Amino acid sequence: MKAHLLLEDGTLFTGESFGSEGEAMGEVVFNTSMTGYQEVLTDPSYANQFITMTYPLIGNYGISRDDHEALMPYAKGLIVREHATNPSNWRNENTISHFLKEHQILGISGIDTRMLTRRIRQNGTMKGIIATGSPTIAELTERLAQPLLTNQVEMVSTKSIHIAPSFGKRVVLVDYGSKYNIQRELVERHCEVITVPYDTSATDILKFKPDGILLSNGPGNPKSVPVSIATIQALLGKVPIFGICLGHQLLALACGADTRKMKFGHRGGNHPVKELRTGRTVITSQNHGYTVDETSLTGTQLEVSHRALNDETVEGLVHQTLPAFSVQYHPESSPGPLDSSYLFDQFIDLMEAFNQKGVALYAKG
Ligand SMILES: NC(=O)CC[C@H](N)C(=O)O
Repeated sequence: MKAHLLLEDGTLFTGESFGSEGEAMGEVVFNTSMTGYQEVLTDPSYANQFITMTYPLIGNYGISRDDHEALMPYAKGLIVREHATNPSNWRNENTISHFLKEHQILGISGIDTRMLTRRIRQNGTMKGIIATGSPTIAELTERLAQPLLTNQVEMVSTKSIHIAPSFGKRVVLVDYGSKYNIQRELVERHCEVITVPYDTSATDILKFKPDGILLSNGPGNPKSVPVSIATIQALLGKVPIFGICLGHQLLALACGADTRKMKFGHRGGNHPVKELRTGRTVITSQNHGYTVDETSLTGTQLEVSHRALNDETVEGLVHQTLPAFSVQYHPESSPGPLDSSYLFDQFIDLMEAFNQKGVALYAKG
C-alpha cells in the first residue's frame, strides 16, 4: 500500500507503507545512527516524532526485546530508504515491519531520505503528516494545520514508584521518559534505584533519603514541565544531582538559565563533544531538539563543562558551588558509543564526596 509524507513546507514524499495503516502527525526529525533503530524507536524522548534514519537500510538485524529502551515505542512513525524484510541475527524475534504494526506506528519506505534530511537541515525541524491510502493533498494540508500534542512527559513518565533494590548508593531517578539504560548503568554500579513520576515533590523525593538524584531524559520542550523547575530548585544543594538531556535542560532552567529550540537538533551516535576540563574529545550519542542558551548562563552559577564540536552548543554544565552537573548528550548510550559512561562513575564519586564532606566535588577554591 502507498504511504505519503507531507511536510509543513509543502514537500510531498510518496513511498510504500511498511508499518501500521492510517494517519498520524508528528515532528519530523533525522537520526544519523547507522544501527540502533530499536533503541531509537523505544526511546521515550522521541514521543510523537517521525524519525528519519539517514542510514539507507533499516531493520537488517530484526527486533530483540532485550534492546528496548522502554516497554513500548512512543515514536509516531519511521521513515526509511529501505526496510529489511528478511532480518538476520541470532537474537532476532521479529521484523521491523511487524513491530511497527503491533504498536500502531506508521512506517514509510522508498523515501529519498537524503533529500528529506537536507530539507530539514535547510528549513528546520517541521511538522509532518503521514497517511496511507489515497488522501488528497488538500485533505492532508488541512489536517497538518492542527497543533501537535505538548504533554508528552506526562504521557511517558511512570505513574507509580518502582524500586530496583541493591546495596550501594540510593538514587532517586526522576522519570521524565527515562531510557532503561540509565537504570542499568546505575544498577551495574550497585545503586539502589527508586524511579518516581516526573511530578513527585521535592519533599517526597527527600523522604527516600537519597544519596543522589538523577534527572532523566524525556520528550518535548523543557519549558512545558514547569512543575519540575521548582522541584529541582528545592533539591539543589541538599543532595547531588546529575541531569541527562531533558534533565540537563531542566537543571539549567532551575538555576536561572534559559533554553531555546534548535534549528534541527542533534540526533545520532556520532556527535563529537569536548570536555573542557581535560581537553578530551568523546564521540557521543545524542537526541535533542532544544539546547541551553549559553548567553543566558551569565549571572547564574553554572559553568559550561562540555561543548559540541560541530556547532559549539552547550553539551554539559557544572554548578560552581553546589553538587550538580549535567550533560545534554547520552552517557547511557543505547544506541551509540560508550565513551561517556564514566559520567556515571563521576556521579558515584560526587555522591561519595558529598556524603563524606557535604561539599561539592567541583566547588571552586
Ligand atoms: N533526549 C532528551 O531528553 C531530549 C530533551 C528534549 N526533549 C529535547 O528534544 O531537546
